[in-house]
Amino acid sequence: MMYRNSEQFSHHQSDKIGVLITNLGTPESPTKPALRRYLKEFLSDPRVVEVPRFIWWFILNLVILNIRPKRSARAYSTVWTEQGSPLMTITRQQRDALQQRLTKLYGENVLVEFAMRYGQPAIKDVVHSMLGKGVRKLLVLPLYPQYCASTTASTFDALAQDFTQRRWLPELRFVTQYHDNPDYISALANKISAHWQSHGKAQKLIFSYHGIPKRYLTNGDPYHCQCLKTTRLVAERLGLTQDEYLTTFQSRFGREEWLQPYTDETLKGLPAKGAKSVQVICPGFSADCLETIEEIGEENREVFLAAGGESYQYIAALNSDDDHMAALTRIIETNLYGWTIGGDNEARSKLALAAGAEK
Ligand SMILES: C=CC1=C(C)c2cc3[nH]c(cc4nc(cc5[nH]c(cc1n2)c(C)c5CCC(=O)O)C(CCC(=O)O)=C4C)c(C)c3C=C
Ligand SMILES: [Fe+2]
Ligand SMILES: [Fe+2]
Repeated sequence: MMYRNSEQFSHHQSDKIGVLITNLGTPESPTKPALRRYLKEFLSDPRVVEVPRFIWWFILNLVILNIRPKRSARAYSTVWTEQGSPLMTITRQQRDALQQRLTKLYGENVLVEFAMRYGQPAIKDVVHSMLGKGVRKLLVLPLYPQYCASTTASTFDALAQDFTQRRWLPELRFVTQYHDNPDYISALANKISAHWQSHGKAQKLIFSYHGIPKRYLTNGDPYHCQCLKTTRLVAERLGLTQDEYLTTFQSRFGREEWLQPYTDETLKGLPAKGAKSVQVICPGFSADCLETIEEIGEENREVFLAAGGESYQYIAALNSDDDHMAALTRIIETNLYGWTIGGDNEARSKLALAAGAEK
C-alpha cells in the first residue's frame, strides 16, 4: 500500500490550524458535457440516491444522464456570470472574509480554505494542499446549517475516503450542523427585518428548504426536524404568528414522494386562499446558487404569478454578509476551543494572547 506523503515534512515545523469550509459543488461551465460530468459524480453518490446500486446504474446511465445534462445546462446558463457559477464565487468570498476575520483573531497561524463535495476544488486536493502547508489540526465546516446524510455525511465520506490514503492524519473536528445556532438565527432574522424595512411585509413569509425523499426522514434522518426548528426560531425572533409563515420544500428530483409541503404547489395554492403577496427565504442555502436564483427567484415566481399572485419577492441567502460571516466565525471559534485557547504549548498561548488582545 502506497500512502500519499505529506509534502515538505520537517521536524519542528509549525502546527498550523486549518479551517475548511465546504459546499455542494457546481459544474465547470453551463454546458452539456460539463453537466454530464458533474451530475454523474453527484448522482453516483450512494448518500444522495439511496437506491440499490445496480438498479440505479441503469437508470442513471441510460436515462438520467441522457436527459438531465441538457436541461440543467440551460438552467445553469441563466445564472452564470462572468466570474462563473454564483455558488463558486460566493463560497470564495466567504473564504476570504473568514480568513480575514480569523487572522485578526489568531494571527497567521490559521489557514482558511474552501472545497466542493463534487467537482472542483475537490476536498481531497484542498486537504492535501493544507497539510502540505503545515496544517496539523483541521476543522471542517460544511456550509449546510441543517444536517442531512445526503450532504453532511457525504462530505464526511469524502474526507474519510481521502484519509484512507494517508499515513499521517491531522487532528480532526467536523461540524455536523448549526441549524439552531443563535448567531445564525439572528443573521436570518436581521436579513428578513432589513428586507421589511425597505420593501414592507408581505402577507406570507415562506421558508423554503431543499427537499429530500420522505423515505430518508422515515429512515431516521434529522434534516426535516432541523429545518422546522430553524423556521420556528427565526419566526419567534421576529414575533410572527402561525398564520404569517410557512415551511416548504423545493427541488424535487425523481418520482417518489419528497418532504411536503412542496414549495411550488404551495405557491400555486396561496392566491386562491387570499394570499397574494409572498416573500420567500431559503435558510438552508448558505450561498445563492441555481436552486435559489433560478428555481426560487424565477421558476417559482412564474408559478405564483400565473396562479393569481400579485407580489413575489425572494430574499437573498446570507452569502458573505457581515452578519453571516460573524456567525460562522463564532461557530468556528467555538469549535477551535482548546486548539487556540487553553492549550499548553507556546504556539497555543501565543494564539490565546492574540485572541485576548482583540476582545
Ligand atoms: C437526487 C437527489 C438530490 C438530493 C437528495 C439532494 C439533496 C440536497 N441538495 C442540497 C443542495 C443543493 N443541491 C443543488 C443542486 C442539485 N440537487 C440535485 C439533487 C438532489 N439534491 C440535483 C440533480 C442538482 C443539480 C441541479 C439540477 O440539475 O437541477 C445545489 C445547487 C448547486 C449549484 O451549482 O448551484 C445545492 C446547493 C441540499 C442542501 C440537499 C439536502 C438537504
Ligand atoms: Fe440538491
Ligand atoms: Fe432545482
